[in-house]
Amino acid sequence: MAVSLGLEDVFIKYTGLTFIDGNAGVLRYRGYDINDLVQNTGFEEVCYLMTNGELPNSQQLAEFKKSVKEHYKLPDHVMELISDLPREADTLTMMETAFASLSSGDYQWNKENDRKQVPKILGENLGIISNIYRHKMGMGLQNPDPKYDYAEAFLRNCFGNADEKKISAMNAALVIYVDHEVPASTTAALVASSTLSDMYSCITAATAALKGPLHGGAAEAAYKQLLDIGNVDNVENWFKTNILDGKRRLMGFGHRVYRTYDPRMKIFKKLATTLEQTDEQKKLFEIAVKLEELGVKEFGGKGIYPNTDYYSGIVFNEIGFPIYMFTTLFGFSRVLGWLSHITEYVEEEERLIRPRAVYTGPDKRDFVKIQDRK
Ligand SMILES: CC(=O)SCCNC(=O)CCNC(=O)[C@H](O)C(C)(C)COP(=O)(O)OP(=O)(O)OC[C@H]1O[C@@H](n2cnc3c(N)ncnc32)[C@H](O)[C@@H]1OP(=O)(O)O
Ligand SMILES: O=C([O-])CC(=O)C(=O)O
Repeated sequence: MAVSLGLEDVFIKYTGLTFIDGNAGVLRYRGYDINDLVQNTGFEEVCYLMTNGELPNSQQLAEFKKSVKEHYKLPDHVMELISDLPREADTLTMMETAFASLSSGDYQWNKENDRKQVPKILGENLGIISNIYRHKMGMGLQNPDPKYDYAEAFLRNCFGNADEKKISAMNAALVIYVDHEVPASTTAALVASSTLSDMYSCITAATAALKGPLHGGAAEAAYKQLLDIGNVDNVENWFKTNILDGKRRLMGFGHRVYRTYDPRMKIFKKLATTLEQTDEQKKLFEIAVKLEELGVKEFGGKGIYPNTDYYSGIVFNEIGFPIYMFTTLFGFSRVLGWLSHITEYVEEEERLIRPRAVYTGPDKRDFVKIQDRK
């Protein structure tokens, strides 16, 4: 019996959401190329596209934004819960806890209602992630201001202000991370949804799977590599000692689907240079470029190239976020992708996800009572 370890090349659903050509480095949401979407749309527009199948006209977009803004205010119990969490807890654990606390446990899947939950959950998501940041920074918690659209309201709730370049970069990052077919986190959400669990619990399951360094956690790990290298003159020596001789994985490199450059990585790399860089950020960017060169030279032949998480940390840091927020910012956007996939799955092809395992343990054995065991 053949086992597909890591479910490699196993197709678990049909989808009209996201198309990836891993050999050509192409990514499309509902048929639209990621580059076109990043250049021409904002996060809410892409959320509408994913949720409803078509790009909105101006009136539809205004109504969608309004329905998200109505939910910027978090329920009091979630605010209290976030402020009671230990500040040293990691931000993804905080995200899991906050989403789990919103689950009433009695939600019934329903084709009509499911789509209506999306603006509500997006609004709550903004309150949750910005307040996780505020809590980590020791600031009092506060609800985002519904005067502003998503990316701007988020930055303002975190930093108290937001300039055009940063709002635009935040929007781009949100669009880039919206969806990626069925990675580990989305699969975790799908497994939970296939039991007819509720949407909030599915997000909690997905967030747990996003956390690890082989998936969303790579953004933090990739950035820490740059800090560890410290100077562009150390790149070659660090690469030889740690990656070639030390047999460590180059973080932010490699992907289950892409065998070439991840198209999102190219956008993040460009974004990193459009934002203002401090001397330290300039230095880290230079290190990243040199390391990318060595990594592609060494691993490109095996189809291992930089992925979306390679430069995203640099961009998030230039926007103003510390390392501990990077993966949570990925999740902040991906909540929409998780919701899109679970509603598509439950509404169109719901079937319990329950794979099998090939048993390799001992044959039947006689039971030995505890007093007779050696
Ligand atoms: C947003 C995202 O989630 S993108 C992914 C983010 N994760 C990372 O950046 C972490 C680093 N990358 C990795 O660990 C891997 O590339 C993964 C987990 C992303 C995908 O890996 P898989 O498809 O499971 O491939 P697998 O782990 O089997 O690796 C295949 C081969 O490539 C090598 N390889 C894969 N990634 C890397 C890497 N980053 N550095 C060095 N070698 C690598 C493996 O050592 C293995 O080599 P071998 O065949 O000689 O043993
Ligand atoms: O597709 C994957 O396995 C991981 C990834 O790039 C993502 O989730 O954005």
